[in-house]
Amino acid sequence: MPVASDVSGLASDDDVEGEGLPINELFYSLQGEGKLAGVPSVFIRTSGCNLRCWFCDSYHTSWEPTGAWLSIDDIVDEVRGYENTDHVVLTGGEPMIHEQSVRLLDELAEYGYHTTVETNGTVYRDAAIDLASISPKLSSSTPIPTRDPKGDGEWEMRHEKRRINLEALANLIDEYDSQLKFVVTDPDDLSEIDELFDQIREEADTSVANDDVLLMPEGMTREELDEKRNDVAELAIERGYRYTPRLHVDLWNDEPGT
Ligand SMILES: C[S@@+](CC[C@H](N)C(=O)[O-])C[C@H]1O[C@@H](n2cnc3c(N)ncnc32)[C@H](O)[C@@H]1O
Ligand SMILES: Nc1nc2[nH]cc(C(=O)O)c2c(=O)[nH]1
Ligand code: SF4
Ligand SMILES: [Mg+2]
Repeated sequence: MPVASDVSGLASDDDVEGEGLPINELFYSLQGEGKLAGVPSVFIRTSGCNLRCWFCDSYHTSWEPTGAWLSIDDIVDEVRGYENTDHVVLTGGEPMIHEQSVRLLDELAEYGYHTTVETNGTVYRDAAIDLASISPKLSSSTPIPTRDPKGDGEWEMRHEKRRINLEALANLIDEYDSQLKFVVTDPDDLSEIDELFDQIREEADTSVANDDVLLMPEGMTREELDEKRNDVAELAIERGYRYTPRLHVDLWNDEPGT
């Protein structure tokens, strides 16, 4: 269900509460990333984000948010229409900026779905989450003027100030099964990942193992991934971290709804 109308209010960065949730797209595919890669799943993509990664592969949920407001009941009905899976992935944009995501997750849990939430880890909410798939954003994600897909670095400071919330990260890890999935743009990112991992381990009560840390190559297209995936795989081997492909990009490149 691709939808593409303006979502009024979402061009601002903070949560906007309406009836239900602003949905950018809802589709059925294979989970492409992380520990559940390969699992047939229904994807619900909310619109709106509190960050602006320069490389965001979901531009129409962050830099120019579009979508349609759907009621929670309508979203659940659409999900139930895909009969071959009991896995749902709630993503965005940033799904955790929306209070109504909690209601949606509760409803999905009532129907027995396994829920993965793809989140940047800046907002904690108490919800029916089976796997918190946390992708903390490194300094290399910041939209500096020379790497701004829309303006001239207007988001640089706000993004920089918000991108790490150690308390929210620790809460997510303590309350849910989780994985930490880092987008690697350059080998220089690794020292920052190591450092952040140490800080997270200090802040969280739950122990986090090296193989809960996943390195994912940055790339929206197959060609971009071709340039990076082997280097990132080598870095994972070197550190004892896990590597995750972007299976959907390998399979379908940058086709929408995959
Ligand atoms: C679009 S985000 C939505 C969820 C949440 N806002 C987040 O960033 O985790 C979904 C996933 O795609 C990753 N991602 C976005 N753009 C990417 C790119 N160009 N290359 C690799 N991963 C990317 C994010 O890090 C995140 O793991
Ligand atoms: N197939 C597929 N798997 C994914 N895993 C996480 C995704 C996301 O955008 O959050 C994603 C996505 O967009 N497509
Ligand atoms: S946090 Fe996620 S949705 Fe937001 S800009 Fe970054 S990659 Fe895109
Ligand atoms: Mg994606």
